[in-house]
Amino acid sequence: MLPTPGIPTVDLSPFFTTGDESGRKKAKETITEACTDYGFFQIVNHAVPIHLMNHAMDLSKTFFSYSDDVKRKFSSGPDAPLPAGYNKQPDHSPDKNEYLLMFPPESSLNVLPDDPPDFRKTMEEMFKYFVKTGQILEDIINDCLGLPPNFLKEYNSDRSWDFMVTMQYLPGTETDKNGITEHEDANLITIVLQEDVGGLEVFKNGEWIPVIPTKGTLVVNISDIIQVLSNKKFKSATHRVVRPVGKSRHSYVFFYNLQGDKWVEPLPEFTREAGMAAKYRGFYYKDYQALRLKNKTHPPSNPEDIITLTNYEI
Ligand SMILES: O=C(O)CCC(=O)C(=O)O
Ligand SMILES: [Fe+2]
Repeated sequence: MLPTPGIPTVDLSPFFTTGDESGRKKAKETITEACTDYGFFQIVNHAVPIHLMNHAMDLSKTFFSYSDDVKRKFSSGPDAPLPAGYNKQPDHSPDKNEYLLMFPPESSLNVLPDDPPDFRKTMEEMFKYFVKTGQILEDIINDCLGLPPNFLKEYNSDRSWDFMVTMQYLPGTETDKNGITEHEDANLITIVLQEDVGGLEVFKNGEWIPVIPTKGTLVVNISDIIQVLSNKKFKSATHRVVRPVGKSRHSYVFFYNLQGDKWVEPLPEFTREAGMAAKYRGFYYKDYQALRLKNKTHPPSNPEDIITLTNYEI
């Protein structure tokens, strides 16, 4: 299938070699434009091997085909900072999906299944490759924003807060297709691998655009922390999942994240030095992440009580 019209696809290969300065420049121009307007794009020639992505998708489908009793054996206790292992959205949630959440492979918080064989090892490999892609993207975004070299890398040097979810969405029906309600992600950068059936939609210039899955392509969403640091120069992508009618859907979503005790506020480059007022008040990331998680685990009955970045707007 051809890539979705209107959503730029960026070739990351110039960033894996030296010498292709014009390739890097072109990629950065495309990314800057996309992030300034709506905050998402697609990537090819990233770090994640295609055969690994295919294998990971097959194993995920097998795991989710098991009974709830089997899947629930891999759920974490209440102490984890995020619900590690297997979880299903509560019945009253408008989001109809179940997922397996993992922290970095070495984390003691992980509860990963040993069945199907190879699943755990494959998820760990996916995780490591996603980290690599995330680091390259972070470096590119650092340059696109005109920040001092390695600024974001040094600000965001603790990789223990990254997490990945493997998801299954139930088949949509004519009357209920919601998989994930429209939202922006709370972290720094999100990388999505979706199954061929599609379903991911992104909001661009006032329109919902379905992202057509293309072999080997990953979708990148700029998330809230970049929007705050850049004082809204780069936008956190608004997106949702619409469940395809009659077909279940699988995806891998990698959240390149930030250490909880980091203070987040618009950087001087985009406020004082640019003669602009700050658009957000500052916060500790762990407080924001906790509030955002509460939206999911204890959805407020009044949608206006859902916490998003707008609660921090000045
Ligand atoms: O499953 C997907 O394609 C995207 C999921 C998503 O947006 C999220 O988990 O925040
Ligand atoms: Fe999301």
